[in-house]
Amino acid sequence: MAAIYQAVHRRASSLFCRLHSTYVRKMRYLNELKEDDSLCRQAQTSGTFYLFHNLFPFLQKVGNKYLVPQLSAAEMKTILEKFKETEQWIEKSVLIGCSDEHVPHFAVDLGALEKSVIESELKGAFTDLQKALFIVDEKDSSVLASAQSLLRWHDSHQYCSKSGQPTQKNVAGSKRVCHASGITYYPQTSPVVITLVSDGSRCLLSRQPSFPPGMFSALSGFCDVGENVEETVRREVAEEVGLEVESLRYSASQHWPFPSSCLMIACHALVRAQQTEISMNSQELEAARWFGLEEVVEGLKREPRSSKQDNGSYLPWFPPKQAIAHQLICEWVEQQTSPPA
Ligand SMILES: NC(=O)c1ccc[n+]([C@@H]2O[C@H](COP(=O)([O-])OP(=O)(O)OC[C@H]3O[C@@H](n4cnc5c(N)ncnc54)[C@H](O)[C@@H]3O)[C@@H](O)[C@H]2O)c1
Ligand SMILES: [Mg+2]
Repeated sequence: MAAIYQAVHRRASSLFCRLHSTYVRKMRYLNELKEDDSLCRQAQTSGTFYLFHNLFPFLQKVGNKYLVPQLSAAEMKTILEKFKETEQWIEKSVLIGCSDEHVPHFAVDLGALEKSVIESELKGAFTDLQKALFIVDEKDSSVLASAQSLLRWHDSHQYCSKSGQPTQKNVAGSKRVCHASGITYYPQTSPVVITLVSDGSRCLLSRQPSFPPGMFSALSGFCDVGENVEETVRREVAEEVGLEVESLRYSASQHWPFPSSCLMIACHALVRAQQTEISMNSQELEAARWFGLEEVVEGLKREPRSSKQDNGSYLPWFPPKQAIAHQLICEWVEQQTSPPA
């Protein structure tokens, strides 16, 4: 028995080491590419490329699946020769990751070129990210989200905010430098808290005017400069629904590309069961109310399409599984339905 246990343990440890060293080697390689322009320029010749057009990712529909094709450098050259632009595009590409075998992945925005020519040549379509994220595989959606955020950042940081002079990107696109002021700019992401407030037996969900009809979500808000996560949660809950948070618990985080790169920090918060009267801030929210367990469970099952009623009103439904709000709501349901430890 002991021998079997030891053999299983040895096998598990060696697997762990192998996995770990693959991951570590991959991260070290990506870091080298970010730091070493000539190594990264060389890597572009053997890398693969994700295409964007004015920040819309390129998708191909195969059967009923939406795929995100990666083009080789040679395929890119063939396409771009049609526009006599073979050199310029590679300068604009940004590094977004690599395979376990160290094949680097880049993203490039071909917004200056005629969209329809590329689409008919490659048999696909540049698709709004707001739609693309929800129809591709989970792994692809996180690649598209971070690639778009990085491309967007480069597009909007072409000039130094101190000298007004053009900034130059490094080959990987992990920074931009202004040679006049000496300032180095790094890609930005904004921290945002998303909080599912509960009074112990109900949870609080709200609607912003921009949400699709019928969708309710957890409260969210950007962190102010100088705040920690706890302070942002307390302030946002007070500002948006007039309640005081008594305790809170971190759940998970997620990169979110809308409106531009955000780091969503998801928390559960409790308010006192005796102080649950909502005072909604109608400048930010259109609706905010308490939901019981049964209504939340029903809402999770509901499709946006089936939420419209005959009288024109909508039954509540919640964000899809790709959004961290969905995870918070599922965790709350689980907590309500599992017996206390
Ligand atoms: N992934 C998810 O599950 C999920 C769920 C809800 C919200 N979100 C995201 O969280 C973001 C923020 O939520 P919110 O709209 O409730 O925030 P919010 O309550 O802070 O209100 C938005 C307002 O904050 C101001 N603001 C302050 N800092 C800002 C910054 N860095 N960028 C843009 N505006 C800033 C602007 O005036 C803006 O109109 C939304 O854009 C949304 O995309 C994601
Ligand atoms: Mg908000």
